[in-house]
Amino acid sequence: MQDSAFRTLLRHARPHRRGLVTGALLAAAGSVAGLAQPLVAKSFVEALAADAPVTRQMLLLALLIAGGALAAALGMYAVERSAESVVLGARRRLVGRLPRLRVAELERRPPGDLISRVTADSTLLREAATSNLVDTLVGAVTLAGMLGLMAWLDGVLFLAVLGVVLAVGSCTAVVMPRISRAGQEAQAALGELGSGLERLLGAIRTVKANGAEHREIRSLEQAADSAWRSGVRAAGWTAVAGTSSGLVVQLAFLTVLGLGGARVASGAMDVASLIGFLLYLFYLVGPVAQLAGGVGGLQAGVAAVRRIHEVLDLETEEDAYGPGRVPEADPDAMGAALAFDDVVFRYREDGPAVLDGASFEVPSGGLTAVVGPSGAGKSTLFALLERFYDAEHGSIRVDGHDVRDWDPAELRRTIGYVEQDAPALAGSLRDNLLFAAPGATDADLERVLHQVGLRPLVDNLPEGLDTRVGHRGSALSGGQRQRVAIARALLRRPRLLLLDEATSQLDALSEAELKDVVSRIARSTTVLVVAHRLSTVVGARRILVMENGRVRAVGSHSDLLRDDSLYRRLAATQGLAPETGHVPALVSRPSGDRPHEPA
Ligand SMILES: Nc1ncnc2c1ncn2[C@@H]1O[C@H](COP(=O)(O)OP(=O)(O)OP(=O)(O)O)[C@@H](O)[C@H]1O
Repeated sequence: MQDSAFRTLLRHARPHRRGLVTGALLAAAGSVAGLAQPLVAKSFVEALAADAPVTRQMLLLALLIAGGALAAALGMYAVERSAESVVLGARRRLVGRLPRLRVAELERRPPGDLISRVTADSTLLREAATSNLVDTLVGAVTLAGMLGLMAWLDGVLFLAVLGVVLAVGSCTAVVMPRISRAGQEAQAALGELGSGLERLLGAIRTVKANGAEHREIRSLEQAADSAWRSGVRAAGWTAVAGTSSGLVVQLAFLTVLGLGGARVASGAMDVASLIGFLLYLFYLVGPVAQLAGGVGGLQAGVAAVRRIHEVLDLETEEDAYGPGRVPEADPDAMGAALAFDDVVFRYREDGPAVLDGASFEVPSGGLTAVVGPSGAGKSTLFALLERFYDAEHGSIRVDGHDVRDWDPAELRRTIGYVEQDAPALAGSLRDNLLFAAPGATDADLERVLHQVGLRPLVDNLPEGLDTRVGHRGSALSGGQRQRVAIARALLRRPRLLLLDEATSQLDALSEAELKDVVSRIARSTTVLVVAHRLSTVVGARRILVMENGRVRAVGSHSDLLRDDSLYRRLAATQGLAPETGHVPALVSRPSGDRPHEPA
């Protein structure tokens, strides 16, 4: 795992290797220019002393200072640019993948944690995939070179030094995974902090109304504390690893002094070789510290890369579903037909069957309503039609083709879907309407605004369609949000319109108006409405009664009042006077829409 995470980290750096190598070479050129300066300065002083011309030395010195500074600056810029590019690459891959993941995968993870992977974890790649990587490689190569030279100078002393390096190195190897683990825990705690914040800010009114601020603050503090604890643990292990680099050189010095002194005394080695060996040891400090720092930094990067790839490695809808087909629509049909055949579905493999043999057919065109007790599985029918999930058994057909054979994008283009909560997105009213159909014309916009009765609202807004609707549409009322959602769905000119509780937040007058709208739409499109209020659907051509994940009865309002006990109970609780079959005037059928026949 450690190994493959490291290889993955390298994969992030690979596309930017040119920038990294250029940066490293420029930095090296800057150092060489710095090293050459004392030599030129020496020659400058010598020339002055000899009363000789110094123009050449001055020019050379100026060139070395300016050129060295420029090379160092460019080198730093190239490495930093590559570092930013590594972060950009990871973020682009994450944001390019997240919206394409399957709904079930996304629902399994708190949004705050996903956000933290895109923002915080990707930042950790910055140093790891660039400077830490360069330090590790340069440190390792230099160390190997120096050890080689030492072996050439004196084999016995070399073996002693190698023993010390390996002993301390293996202790450090034990510490490194702990740094990585602590880093991963710190990042996970940050993810929890993000999720907590998202929960708090997403429901700030509920939190305040329930006086839960202090409890929420405590749980956020716990996540912050947990990140701190893991961070401190990582710092502790990093300090141990860092100290080991000093330790390796000190121990090696003592060993070489003792053993080398003895070898010189016995005549097995001359003093010059011992001095040379000690000098190499002195220079060993740099590469060993560089290697230890680089490897320590890489551990934090490995932890981040693991968290990033936990998301990147998830299956997208394209991976899972494949391209699919684009079935030919029947040009004469008034909308898409659909059929559920013995569909079984559960949200979790070990959970209850939410749909348990659901079967029904809806022919092209007209209004079909789905009613039933809460939790019967009504909204789940829509989720499966949109292919947010796949059924475990049975088939779901749209226009005669199994939804699993459809190209998912084409399937969703065919369907207009208004969710239960009808969320609006932050932005202007126009952005919200054009969200699903960016190419819609002003005339299209006008048409749907009139259709859903939003024109008067827009006329009263100071900035009209350019009015901002706030986070999740908080500047709109619940009913207005629903109308916006319906208008948005209609702009796509769907062949199948799914309205989930579409009128639950409307007042009686608006509800009656919208009922007219829906009836009109149902003349040219198949419309499926999930409704709690039977008053909104008594005029539907057919009503499906759902209970415990099955469709238990199908018929018109009057058929069902006569034949289905559950429907009768639902109707009775809503004052639809089943004994008399009386329907209140407010919910009378829109003119021209006859319940039993195609409109
Ligand atoms: N995303 C989900 N993950 C897990 N379980 C879910 C999910 N969505 C719904 N359920 C469960 O599936 C069952 C059916 O839910 P569904 O929303 O389809 O019912 P419904 O008939 O539309 O109810 P309501 O009328 O209250 O909206 C419920 O028990 C619900 O808890």
